[in-house]
Amino acid sequence: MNCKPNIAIDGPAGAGKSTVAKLVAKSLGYLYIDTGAMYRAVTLKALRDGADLNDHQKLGRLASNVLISLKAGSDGNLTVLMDGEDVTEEIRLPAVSNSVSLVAKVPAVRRKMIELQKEMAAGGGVVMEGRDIGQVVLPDARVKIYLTAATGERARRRWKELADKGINVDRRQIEEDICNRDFIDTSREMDPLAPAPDAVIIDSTSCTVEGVVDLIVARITGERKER
Ligand SMILES: Nc1ncnc2c1ncn2[C@@H]1O[C@H](COP(=O)(O)OP(=O)(O)O)[C@@H](O)[C@H]1O
Ligand SMILES: Nc1ccn([C@@H]2O[C@H](COP(=O)(O)OP(=O)(O)O)[C@@H](O)[C@H]2O)c(=O)n1
Repeated sequence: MNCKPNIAIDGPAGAGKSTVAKLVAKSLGYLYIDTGAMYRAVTLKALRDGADLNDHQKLGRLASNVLISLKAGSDGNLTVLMDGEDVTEEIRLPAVSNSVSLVAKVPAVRRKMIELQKEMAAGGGVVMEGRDIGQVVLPDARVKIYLTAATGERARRRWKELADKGINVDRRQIEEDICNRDFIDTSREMDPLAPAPDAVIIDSTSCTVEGVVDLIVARITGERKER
């Protein structure tokens, strides 16, 4: 029986969840799970199939049939496979980012993804990041973090991340897209984005990645020390 607890990290786009969760998992020897990548993979499948993103029945069927797997590399980075195809890079493209929230708000899609995510964490020792982890997927997580940052800073980070990959998108457009996605994620009926009541809220606007990681690791190990 794996007695390692699970860690939940939630927050809006560009707050630094994936970057931080990966490093916390590496530091603790835990498994890192990027739940957003799963919704992105479903979205990519829907876009390729030319599905109507308002056809919730079609999206629910698609989510139930698509095979998604996350494979952790020795460097802690995840390879995302969709029906056996490596879509790690493609799911991060603006076309997917601009549609994923419409797909992720569909109840049948959420139910299927949450079922898979709960299975992934059943053995413990997982750092899972997303939007609804602390409230819905892992309500019994040992430590829940809600990571956020000022909208402008989140847009700057996302803009730089894409530019570093040679993808040049107008920064104002990025900020508008992030605001749109934040609105959909926070206003949807099922599992809206919000901090769990027992989450530790960290604003990383003026923090370094290392500073945030240290805060979280101390919170986890400190928790163990206090017991
Ligand atoms: N505290 C920080 N300061 C500066 N840049 C950051 C910080 N945290 C993350 N980043 C950078 O911001 C970009 C988005 O981070 P990411 O982890 O993908 O955010 P999220 O998963 O919350 O959308 C990445 O390029 C990452 O390196
Ligand atoms: N647990 C999760 C994770 C992501 N999502 C949805 O998937 C989208 C993409 O998630 P992501 O974590 O890859 O996005 P970023 O925060 O990395 O930009 C989010 O905007 C949500 O709409 C969700 O609904 N629930």
